Amino acid sequence: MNTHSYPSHVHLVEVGPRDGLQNEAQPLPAAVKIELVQRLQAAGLRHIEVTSYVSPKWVPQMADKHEVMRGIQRQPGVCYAVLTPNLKGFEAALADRPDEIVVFGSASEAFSQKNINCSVAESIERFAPVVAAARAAGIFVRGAMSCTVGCPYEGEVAAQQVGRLAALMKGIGVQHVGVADTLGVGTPLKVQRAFEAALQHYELHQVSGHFHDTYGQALANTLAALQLGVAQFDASVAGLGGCPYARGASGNVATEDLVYLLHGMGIDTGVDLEALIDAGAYISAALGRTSGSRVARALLARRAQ
Ligand SMILES: CC(C)(COP(=O)([O-])OP(=O)([O-])OC[C@H]1O[C@@H](n2cnc3c(N)ncnc32)[C@H](O)[C@@H]1OP(=O)([O-])[O-])[C@@H](O)C(=O)NCCC(=O)NCCSC(=O)C[C@@](C)(O)CC(=O)[O-]
Repeated sequence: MNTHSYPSHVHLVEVGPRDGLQNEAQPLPAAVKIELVQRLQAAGLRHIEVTSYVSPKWVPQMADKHEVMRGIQRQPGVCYAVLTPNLKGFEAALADRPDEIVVFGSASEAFSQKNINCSVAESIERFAPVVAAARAAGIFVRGAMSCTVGCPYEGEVAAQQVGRLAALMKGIGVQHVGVADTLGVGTPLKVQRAFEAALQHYELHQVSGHFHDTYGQALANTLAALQLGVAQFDASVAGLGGCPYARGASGNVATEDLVYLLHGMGIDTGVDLEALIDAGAYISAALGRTSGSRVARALLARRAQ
């Protein structure tokens, strides 16, 4: 007997062009990134994290941010999101007219230091003027909360640390928070506890999940979040991704795998799975590797028969 009532629609945030490509050793031309975004939006994705306005010394893979943002043929109804860690990043992003900016903090102190070179409290001080400026400009502000179940430097992360960060984000006007399992070490009940901590400060429609699949738990963790009523998730086409400051973590849950799960449960996403598989095949070929999506591999093998 099914005792859970699942949402009828899930909103997907495609993070492949940003999270997916920020960790690639081999530089990809901006034209390939632009083509990827075009293919993702053609597949029905309505929310795409395109790039980051971070220091090119820290993340050289995102140095072509202006070229990529300016090269996309925008479709009405698609939200183009970008990461902005500080005012310098936000001001640089403004010229490229993002629909949403993402400030990114960490539930663990050590990861905050490694990733953005400041403590959690200092990060909030940096984000506050960014949030105020974005909201004044009518740009939606999402907050990514890294390391909500585990940290590469500190190990297990307590739910209270997630609650603390969510409260700080709420306090400066962040409108939505993403509960991220940066390392991909989480399991369903731990993930639910992290969400419950975030939900003490945000409403259900203001939280989303971001799961890396290092230990193969991302779909199970998605199901656990769905059972709490969470209806927005990040995913990365072909399972690309990883954070340069979370060594050993694999890519995000593959968008193809997530769409297959959701459609199989009767949950609408608005995404055309076949077109998404083609977008995944395109970027996998550009990177010279097999897709990290099991669903894509299975469906491509079936097509080839
Ligand atoms: C945050 C900073 C910039 C602080 O870096 P910092 O070195 O502490 O910054 P600073 O203010 O001392 O400035 C130092 C230099 O950086 C420049 N600078 C300063 N800010 C910017 C900027 N915005 N854009 C471009 N340049 C910038 C600044 O102008 C200066 O240049 P210099 O005078 O030496 O030539 C740095 O640590 C950084 O860029 N970190 C990148 C972190 C990152 O992109 N991580 C990956 C994304 S987060 C993620 O993947 C996790 C997520 C979201 O997916 C969820 C999850 O899974 O957990």
